[in-house]
Amino acid sequence: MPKAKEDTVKVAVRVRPFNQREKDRGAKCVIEMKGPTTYIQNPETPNEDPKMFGFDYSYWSHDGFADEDGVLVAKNDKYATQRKVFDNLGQGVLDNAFEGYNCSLFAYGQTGSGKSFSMVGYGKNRGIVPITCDELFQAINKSSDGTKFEVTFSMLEIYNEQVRDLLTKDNPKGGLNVRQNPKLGLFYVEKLKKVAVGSYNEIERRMEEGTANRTVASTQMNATSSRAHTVV
Ligand SMILES: Nc1ncnc2c1ncn2[C@@H]1O[C@H](COP(=O)(O)OP(=O)(O)OP(=O)(O)O)[C@@H](O)[C@H]1O
Repeated sequence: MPKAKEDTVKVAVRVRPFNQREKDRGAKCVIEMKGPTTYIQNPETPNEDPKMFGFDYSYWSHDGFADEDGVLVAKNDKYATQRKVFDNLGQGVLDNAFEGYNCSLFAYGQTGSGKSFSMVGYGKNRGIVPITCDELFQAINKSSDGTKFEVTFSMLEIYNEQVRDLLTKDNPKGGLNVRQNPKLGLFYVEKLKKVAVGSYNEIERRMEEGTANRTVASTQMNATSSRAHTVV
């Protein structure tokens, strides 16, 4: 039976820097963060108290950073780096996975809000998934008690309500089926390709392969507005 842990859902929010469009419009930041609490001030009612929201973590990445050769580094304690986000969220997932628990990371937000940056990252600013994979193999390589590990990789996207395998160019019309194992209760995607990976670099290569097969990547030139969600 898959193990379950109680009280293990962690919720974090992160504020990204303004993009060029927001800067050009003279956008004003209405978010403040203190510790794990996020405050939102309605600019139309500046005399009212801001709305307060409690999370496990509130990450301020809006300002307070410098770009050092492509890496965003903190100029003050308030700024949350990619490493800080991994230490708080990714490390626990990795630890629980080693203990045999099933773990998931899920990013939610409107387009351009920073999901990919936090989860996967761009360039040298690696996000939670690559750092987790890297640390996973470091831990495996350090293990000396004879434990055997098997690491497999799958990547899919849900696009227009259909599940597509991103490790193949041959998806069936109508997409793959999502099934539930009647004994274990686990949900799985039938016929989803699972490949064995032996190092972080292999995962990186597979992720690149999967990303190239994304519907959004291949339809960007048609300026599609449809959304796709990728699961690694
Ligand atoms: N914490 C951050 N620090 C610096 N830049 C960021 C941060 N988060 C996001 N960005 C930048 O904002 C832009 C949009 O982020 P990203 O692509 O991650 O959004 P998204 O939510 O994944 O969008 P979509 O749903 O359209 O795929 C990118 O240029 C990214 O580099």
